[in-house]
Amino acid sequence: MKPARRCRGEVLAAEGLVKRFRRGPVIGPISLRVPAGSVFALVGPNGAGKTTTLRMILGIYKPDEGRVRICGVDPYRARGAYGLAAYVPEETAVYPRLTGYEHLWFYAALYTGLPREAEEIVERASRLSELGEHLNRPVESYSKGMKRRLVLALALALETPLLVLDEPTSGLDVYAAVRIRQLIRRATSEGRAVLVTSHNMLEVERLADRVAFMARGMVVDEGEPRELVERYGARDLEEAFVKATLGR
Ligand SMILES: Nc1ncnc2c1ncn2[C@@H]1O[C@H](COP(=O)(O)OP(=O)(O)OP(=O)(O)O)[C@@H](O)[C@H]1O
Repeated sequence: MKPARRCRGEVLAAEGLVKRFRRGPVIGPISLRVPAGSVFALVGPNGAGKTTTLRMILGIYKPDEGRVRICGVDPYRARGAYGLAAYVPEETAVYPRLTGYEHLWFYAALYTGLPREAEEIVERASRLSELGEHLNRPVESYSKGMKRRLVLALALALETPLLVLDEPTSGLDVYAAVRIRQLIRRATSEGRAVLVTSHNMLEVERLADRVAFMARGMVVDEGEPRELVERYGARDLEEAFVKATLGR
């Protein structure tokens, strides 16, 4: 396994990213910077371009314009953000018949190719997941929140400098969402940078150090949550978002 890189200061720098879909909209230009130890949230309605932005950042899509650097590395040229970023997509992809442990082993072994390092990852992920005895049960018996915890714990256990989380708490109950947010905070307290998308403004207001409002493929405004609320003379971030994106 390549050792997970550590980088201080700016973990993610994206400048002027543009994606032009042949039969679809233009997304961008999008610029954002995420320092170590902080959470950056992309918020916007369905179809605003959040997932496309994440994919350009992760090197899954080649941007038509602009550049991405994760710890100084271009993830597209490096053929993916391997060792630099862990990505948890919105849909939790788990094999239902595998137990939680087997799931962790499967991915850890794929990631490292080395049994000893895989073992360390599985151990860390098991601890972080707090799933205890449930790890011996098939994943199909888990609740949505437990599945999300399993996948997020695995992403954290890889110890990459950047975590990219697409709507990590969507569809979860209050308790499950609180546990997920605790895991995210843990990652930042260890110096990781987190890029997250969310539709939950209250969550973003509490969790994010910086927020970008996205609409129609563009970043309409960006700042600290409190700064944005003040800028739009709003009561909260939700109202600021509506004012910024709809002008009312
Ligand atoms: N492969 C593709 N080809 C053509 N158009 C695409 C493609 N992928 C996404 N789009 C379009 O780009 C726009 C942005 O999509 P994207 O999935 O990035 O939005 P999103 O903000 O993540 O939405 P959601 O909140 O629903 O997940 C949408 O209009 C979508 O239809």
